[in-house]
Amino acid sequence: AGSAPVRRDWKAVAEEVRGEFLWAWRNYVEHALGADHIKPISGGREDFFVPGHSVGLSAVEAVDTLWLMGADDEAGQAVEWIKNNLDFGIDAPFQVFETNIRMVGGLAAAHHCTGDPRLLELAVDIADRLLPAFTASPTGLPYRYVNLATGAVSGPETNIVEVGTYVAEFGVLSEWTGDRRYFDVAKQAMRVVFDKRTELGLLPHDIHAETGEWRNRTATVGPPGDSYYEYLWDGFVLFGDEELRHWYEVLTGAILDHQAEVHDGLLWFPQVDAFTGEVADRSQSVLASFYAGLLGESGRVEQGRRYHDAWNAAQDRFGVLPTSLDYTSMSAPDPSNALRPEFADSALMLWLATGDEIFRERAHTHFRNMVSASKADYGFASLTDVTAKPPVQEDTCPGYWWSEQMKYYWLLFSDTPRFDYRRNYLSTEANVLRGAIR
Ligand SMILES: O=C1NC[C@H](CO)[C@@H](O)[C@@H]1O
Ligand SMILES: [Ca+2]
Repeated sequence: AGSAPVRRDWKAVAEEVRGEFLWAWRNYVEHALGADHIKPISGGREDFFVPGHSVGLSAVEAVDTLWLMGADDEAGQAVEWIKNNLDFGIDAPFQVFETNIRMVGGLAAAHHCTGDPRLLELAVDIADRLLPAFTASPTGLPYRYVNLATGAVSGPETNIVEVGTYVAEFGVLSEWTGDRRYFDVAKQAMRVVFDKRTELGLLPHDIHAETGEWRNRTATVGPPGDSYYEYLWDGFVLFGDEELRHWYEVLTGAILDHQAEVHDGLLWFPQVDAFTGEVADRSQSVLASFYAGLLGESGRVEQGRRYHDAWNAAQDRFGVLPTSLDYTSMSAPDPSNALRPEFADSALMLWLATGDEIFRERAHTHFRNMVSASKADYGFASLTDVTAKPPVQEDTCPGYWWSEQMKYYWLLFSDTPRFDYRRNYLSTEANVLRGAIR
């Protein structure tokens, strides 16, 4: 008989995840509190949005993760810093998409978990400063940048991710405040994109906010296409919006008809020409691996499982997934990895959808390999070359590390009583906007 499946002590693994996270948090507090990023090799500080204007990004991203881990003192430290220091009256252009998923989402999740009303006020404050990007646009497609102090907008050359990834964060603000403006501008931008789909039902990814014209021909489930599709489904899950679900079903049907390809028995999603369906290129961004989870949670479990199987073959090959993969040769055109969380994201989504232990095992490997490759003196480091022995570290830790993979591992392994495993919602930045149990 084959060997019995490993009955792993998941709670012990969860405690390791928590231990690593709190170790990293204590280093951030000691060396870089208030900085957007800690520099994990040197212990230095780094700005993310605008040089010279850190807004405490890593602290904002960490609050809900700390809270879900039951680390109430540490969550209190983060909230204390935010309430005493965070001020968005900054005379500089901020990227609307990144500010939304990280700051609006992070503050909204912190409010959802802790109940602190000041955190909701701050989420509304920053969302109000982003609104001019939508209202100043002749098409309703938001500009890429807005000056948080003056409301001046810039950057009409945009893409479907940066015009279409707002409805989750903006929608809960509308739900929690009663002000429909946020949901309405977020959904309207998604409608404009959907109405421009090609005859094949596919979407190119680059678009002009002032003319509404497509600026490229290829369609992708990776960046900058990915979270547009994700948020169509999410708008249905969160708010029961049947129109968003219809748009999701139409586009997903076209993607599965035209963008799916089996190579060496593995399912991949190459970039294709949105007007002809012709395969344009077979590289896969590691960010596209989130799509396995989206397929799984939206009723396409078989395809989701098969796409995760493909990425798991790549994880078996590389240990830590490279930023981009050429699946025809299983080579890494870009061997870096900026601590990308998507493989763990889809492992959690597929585990929630199927209960299949294989997804916990895969996320466990992802965690182990991240610790062995990225742990540095003061935190966890991005990598410039996952194929080197040992991998080459870079002196930076992205804000999403504090919100994403460590939370995915914790939720997968801990069975925490602070999370409703049946009715919940995590944003594309893993911000918990539904399902916190206080
Ligand atoms: O949606 C996103 N895209 C890029 C980051 C993670 O790779 C993160 O900000 C988020 O998950
Ligand atoms: Ca994401």
